[in-house]
This record gives sequence, C-alpha cells and structure tokens, in this order.
Amino acid sequence: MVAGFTGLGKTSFIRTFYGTLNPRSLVTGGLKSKTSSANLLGDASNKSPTSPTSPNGIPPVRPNGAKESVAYVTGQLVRTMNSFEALFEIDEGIDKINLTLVDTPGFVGTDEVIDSHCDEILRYIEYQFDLTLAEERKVRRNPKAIDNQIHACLYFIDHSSPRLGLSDADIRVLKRLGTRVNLIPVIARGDTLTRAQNKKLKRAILNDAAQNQIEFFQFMSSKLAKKLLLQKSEDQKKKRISRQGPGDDEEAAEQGLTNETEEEDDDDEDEEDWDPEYLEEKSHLQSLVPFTVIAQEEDGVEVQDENGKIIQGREFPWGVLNCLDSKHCDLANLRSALLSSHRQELKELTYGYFYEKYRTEKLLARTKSQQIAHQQQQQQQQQQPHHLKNGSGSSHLRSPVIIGSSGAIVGPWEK
Ligand SMILES: Nc1nc2c(ncn2[C@@H]2O[C@H](COP(=O)(O)OP(=O)(O)OP(=O)(O)O)[C@@H](O)[C@H]2O)c(=O)[nH]1
Repeated sequence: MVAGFTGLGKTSFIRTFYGTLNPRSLVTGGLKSKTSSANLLGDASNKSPTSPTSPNGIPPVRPNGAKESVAYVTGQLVRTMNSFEALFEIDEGIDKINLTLVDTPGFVGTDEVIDSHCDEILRYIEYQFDLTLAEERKVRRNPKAIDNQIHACLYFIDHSSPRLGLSDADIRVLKRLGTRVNLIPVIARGDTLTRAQNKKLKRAILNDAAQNQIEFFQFMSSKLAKKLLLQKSEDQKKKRISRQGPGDDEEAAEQGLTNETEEEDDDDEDEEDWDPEYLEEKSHLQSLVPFTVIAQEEDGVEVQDENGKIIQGREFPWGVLNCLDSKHCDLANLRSALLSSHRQELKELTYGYFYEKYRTEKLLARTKSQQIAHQQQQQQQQQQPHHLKNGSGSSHLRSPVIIGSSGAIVGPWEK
C-alpha cells in the first residue's frame, strides 16, 4: 500500500514498480473482491476524497477487473480520487506471488479532513484483519483463502516544504498507521534532490521519527547492527594482527571486542544462523531508510540508455537517469526487500504482531461489552416489580441471554 500527501508520486511509483514485475497473468478482480477488495473512500462514482464509508462502518466492495488493473498502471496518469487495488500474479525468481498493489488518494485539506482520511485507511486495514478473523472462526477453513493483509505501507514524505523532515500532519498520521501496519518511509522524486540534500533529508526524517516514537519497519534491528559492526572491526583487527605478527595479540585482547561480542544477549540465536550475505543485505537496506525513489517518465515517453536499450528512467539535458540503478535511487533495493529478502519477515510481523494485537483488542472489547450488557440486565432485573422477579409474571428467562457486540445471542456460558 502507498499512502501520503497528494502529488508526491505514489501512483507514479506504483506504475514504475509494476514495470519491474514479471506478471504471469492478471488475477481477476472478482476473485479478490469476494474476500477482500474494498474501496477505502466509498463508491467509485463519488469523487470526494472524504466521502464516508457504508453505514455499517465496513468499506463497500469494489472489484477491479484484470483490464482495469492493467489500465490503471499503464494508462494516463491522473490524480487518485479513490483507492485502487491492482492484483497481479507474478514470478519472482522461483516463487509465484499473488501481489496486490493498493494506491490511496493523497492527503489534502485541513487537519480534520486528513485525520478522517487516515481513519479510512485504518478501517481498510482493519477490515482485512476482520476477514482473517472471520476465516479463523470457521469450523472448516478455506484452504485456498487469500492472504488479505497489508504487509507494508510505503509512506511518502514531502521534501518540498522549507522545514526538512516530517510535518506535524505526517507525524500524526504515521503514529496512527504504525499501530496497524509495517511502515516504510519513502522519499519520492529523488531526481530533484542532490546527494547532499538527500542525505540531510534522510537524517532529518529519522530524527523526527525517533523523537516522536514513530517506528518504521526495521530491516535490521539496532542490536544486530551493533553486533555486526563489532564483528567487522574484530575481523579487521585480526587481519591487522596476522599481518603484524603475534606480539599484537595483547592489544586485541585489551580492546575486549571479542568478549563484548560474545557477551551480547543470546536471544538472537536465529539471527546468528543467518547467512553473512543476508546480514550484509539487511544492514545495507537499513542504511537506506527512508528509501529514495524516482519514477519513470510518464505518457509513454521512451527512455534509452547509452547503449540504446529501453529503460525505466528519465531523460535530462545532462544525461539519462535509470530508476533501477542503485547509484541513482533506492527503488531496486526497495523492490528486492519487498518481494524477496524481507517479504517473509513483513508477513510474519503482520500476522504475528499487528493482526494478533488487533485480535486481542477486539476480543477484549467484546468481553467488556458483554460484561456491561450483563450488568445492565442485572440492574434491570433488580428494578423490576417483586412479582416479576419471582417468575410469576411474563419473565420466563431462567438464565440471562445477552446480545453480544457482534449481534449474536450468547448465553451465560460465554462469560
Ligand atoms: N521529477 C519527478 N516527477 C515525478 C516523479 N514521480 C512523480 N512525479 C510527478 O509528480 C506528479 C504527481 O505524481 P502522482 O504519481 O500522480 O502523485 P500521487 O502521490 O499519486 O498524487 P495523488 O494522486 O494526488 O495522491 C506527476 O506530474 C508526476 O509525473 C519523480 O520521480 N520525479
């Protein structure tokens, strides 16, 4: 899912991202619509970004057909007025993936409007949780049930404002979205930033996030990063000592690096087993956060590299920019993290943390509402005239029946 303020390049990103995929065939919208497709902002005919959802609070379903999905990612670029789910079945190495790209309308307007727009996004994410919850409650679960969850929300940050970093509105939105989804910060239109500006901006965003307790998805935990750093410097020291001879062993011991590394907690046993190359990749990805991306040229403009090969890029009077060149921007790294190296980790966090948290909150809320309903019933019974309390009147219920929060009738056995 992409989210953020209007005009930052979210749709352009989705289109460029699509250009990097190997689509097998397009999954028809009907397949997804039965289980999860939902339009965040109401009916497609309603063009207002602040239009309400259906009365029951669940966003109405709007299926996207195969044709629509392709048209969306290849047609003319227009402002996103309604959210859009594009579904693709892709080949990623040896894996076959059902990938859903969710575009959302950009935030615009007063704080109140932005907050209600954020509500819509949250409701959408929670709606996907509800679908999983409903599936889990079934006696016979559907073995072919589609993975509905939003595993990553790429949050686009504006870099045109004079104040570097996150705006107050970004902070408010990020704090809320971060309770429900893996957040990955993105700086779009990277071609408009120099290397120094980009570096400064990244630092400012991370500082603002840390100061405001906003947690982005960690490609590598700080503990593991520290461990890796110590390991590296230890390796370097060892190399230096072997070059200089045995006399310098003591110096290495004095540094205490080896011990320090071993003293680190043992609760990262799984991480210890990771292949060093994977650790390197994790560390590199973490160093890129927030990811700077550049979208390809729009309106069918063909861009060729110096060898005449057509590429996803942008052409300037001074040269050609390749969106997938890691020297130009972080798009290729982000793509590989989302679809390959961190795909599983993102999914595990979604189910193991965000979904579980939502499920617990929901169950607790249900229990509480049942308790309140029960207390109210008891109070009503106590206030009833004496002859009704003794069972001689119309009250024939021996045990209280409670209407649960879901509307289901539950008995005292449920307490
Ligand atoms: N120079 C440059 N322009 C870009 C880039 N990405 C997008 N744009 C331009 O920025 C404008 C807005 O892009 P969109 O992709 O529509 O932005 P959006 O965030 O989806 O906007 P909303 O639909 O309002 O939410 C378009 O004119 C794009 O061509 C980029 O990497 N570099």
